[in-house]
Amino acid sequence: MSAGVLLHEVSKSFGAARTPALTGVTLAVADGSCTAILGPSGSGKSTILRVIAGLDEVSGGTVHVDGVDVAGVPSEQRGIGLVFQRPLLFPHLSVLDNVAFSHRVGGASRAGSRRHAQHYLDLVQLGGFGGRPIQALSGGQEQRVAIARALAAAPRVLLLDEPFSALDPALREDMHLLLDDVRSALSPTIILVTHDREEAAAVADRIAVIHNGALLQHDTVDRIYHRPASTRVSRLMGGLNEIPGHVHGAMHVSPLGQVPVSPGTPEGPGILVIRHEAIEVSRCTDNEPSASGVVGHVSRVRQFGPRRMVTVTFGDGSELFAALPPGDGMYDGCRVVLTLPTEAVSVVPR
Ligand SMILES: Nc1ncnc2c1ncn2[C@@H]1O[C@H](COP(=O)(O)OP(=O)(O)OP(=O)(O)O)[C@@H](O)[C@H]1O
Repeated sequence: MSAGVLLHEVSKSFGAARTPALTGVTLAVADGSCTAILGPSGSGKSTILRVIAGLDEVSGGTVHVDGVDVAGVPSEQRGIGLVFQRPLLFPHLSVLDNVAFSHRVGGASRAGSRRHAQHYLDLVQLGGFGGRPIQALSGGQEQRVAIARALAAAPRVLLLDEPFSALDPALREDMHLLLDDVRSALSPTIILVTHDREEAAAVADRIAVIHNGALLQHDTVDRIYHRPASTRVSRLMGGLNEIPGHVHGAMHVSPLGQVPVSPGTPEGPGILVIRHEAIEVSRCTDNEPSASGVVGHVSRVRQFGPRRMVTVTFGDGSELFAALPPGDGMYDGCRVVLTLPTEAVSVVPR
């Protein structure tokens, strides 16, 4: 049985530290959902997990699990499972007995707790590994065992603190699929700390962006990418395009021209942010201004992993970055028209 988690105005200061680790964090994670906490190093991500788990007490505010204020409730009675970057398995126990541990400590017989553990080992696709010593596992297998061990304790909330960051990219993808399987089978509430926005988008329903101990935005993956609340969120999500201007009548007006924005966008000064992946780039075949987009010159083409990115420069010197369609290599110096889909364009305060 899973449970929702609610942090209300949570702050946390450590000893004499000048700046608090958390300030006024209000975050609601619905029962059975998965939120990824994303932010730069030192922004307070792990501290959020630690106050939920009861490993650190809050300095102010409240934490509710399943509607109950958990102030003063010892960590082991909060119904929370924790998995860290390092699996921290018991080296003297077999794989099966690591997973059986919580049940055994809870009073189950050795045979009963091992039967129970086998179910979770099967779930993480290590059904045949129960008899192995921990030392005979790869890093990815150890992390699977750590997840099985946490799940075997039937937590209402599963907290994952950068659990996959030490794994190579292929193994990480396997672990993302595993989390999907775990969610389908058990529907636990999951809060995952990561500094990898692609991982956050791959596994979570919602992303909570944190910076300097403050929660900047908690929203669906799509909205965090396409409707960031500020330039800071946009940049943390890898956004590259920011054009200052002002909004008038559902149009953002800037040296780029008039760009349609969502109806209801507040009027006045605002910065247009546009996801570079969503911009359509096409060659401009005549010298006329385009009715459907903005026209500029490609000033740079760069390879960015599997895709190429162009820098497009406009008459006033402003620039936009856009991903090129695959295949066509002849863009250097070209005059191009950029189509900016309304779904990928938003305006944030200046
Ligand atoms: N036990 C502690 N004592 C003193 N300061 C602490 C303690 N734990 C965390 N901090 C401080 O609180 C701030 C937030 O730390 P936290 O570990 O939550 O950040 P993080 O976002 O998880 O970072 P990272 O991505 O590097 O793991 C940091 O400035 C850190 O130095």
